[in-house]
Amino acid sequence: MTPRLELRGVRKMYEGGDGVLGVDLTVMPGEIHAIVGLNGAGKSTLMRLALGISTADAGWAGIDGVPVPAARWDIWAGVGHLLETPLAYPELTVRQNLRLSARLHGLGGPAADAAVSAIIAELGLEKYASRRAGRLSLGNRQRVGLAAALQHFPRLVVLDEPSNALDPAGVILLREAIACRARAGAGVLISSHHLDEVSRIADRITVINGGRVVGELDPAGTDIERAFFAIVRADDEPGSRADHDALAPGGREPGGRADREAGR
Ligand SMILES: Nc1ncnc2c1ncn2[C@@H]1O[C@H](COP(=O)(O)OP(=O)(O)OP(=O)(O)O)[C@@H](O)[C@H]1O
Repeated sequence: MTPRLELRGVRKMYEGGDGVLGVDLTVMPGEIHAIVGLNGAGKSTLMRLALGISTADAGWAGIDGVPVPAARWDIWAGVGHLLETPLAYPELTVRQNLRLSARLHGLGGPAADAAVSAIIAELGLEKYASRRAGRLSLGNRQRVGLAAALQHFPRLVVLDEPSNALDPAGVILLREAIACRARAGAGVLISSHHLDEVSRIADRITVINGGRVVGELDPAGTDIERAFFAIVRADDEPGSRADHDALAPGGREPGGRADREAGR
């Protein structure tokens, strides 16, 4: 089966030595694959590389088997993403913004209208449908960004910390909406700092540290937080692979961060 998303040896080094240092990762059809890591671990960079927003220094990235740099409109129409701040035209209403996004993802007029109405109901945006996007609260702006990413039932969904600013009701609606897209065959790549939340939804959880894949967490595991810090701490320890790389010119500062984050 062709992965919805495949990254092979993907590398992006910023000035100063941070970035993504050779990552392999796949997201299969129907799979929800979460990436977790400390601040600055490289999650957003990885997502930008997957979406062709940033160009890799080395490695290969493909969507449905098509190399990202060669992907054309039909591939991008089947992708839904939300990275960082949700984009919306402030002077347009929620419904108008969503309709525009649906059209840009290839839905014809009637199909776009139907998709917009459906996602407004699905993400609890009925009350705000006629409100200008610029007047929304932070959480509702996030809901609109998620609606734009999910309404066209993409084949690949990429969401960077999607539960940011959402209230508990929004988190539940989001979880159900993501699961629904996966059941429909989408591959979902999601990043989050909320380990409990991730363990509820993900089929696979990959731990990123210092720009590398350093381990996996069992979504059904009992103490996922402890397991997470154990993996990151082991990677940060002197003598670990990360430490060797840090000694190279331009390498990153060695370890100790997991302990600080864990308050140990
Ligand atoms: N444009 C850039 N130029 C230089 N360094 C950058 C740039 N973008 C990111 N970095 C650095 O690359 C590393 C990875 O950043 P990235 O945003 O991918 O991390 P992240 O895991 O998404 O973090 P967070 O959880 O805080 O969102 C960080 O050390 C960051 O400071």
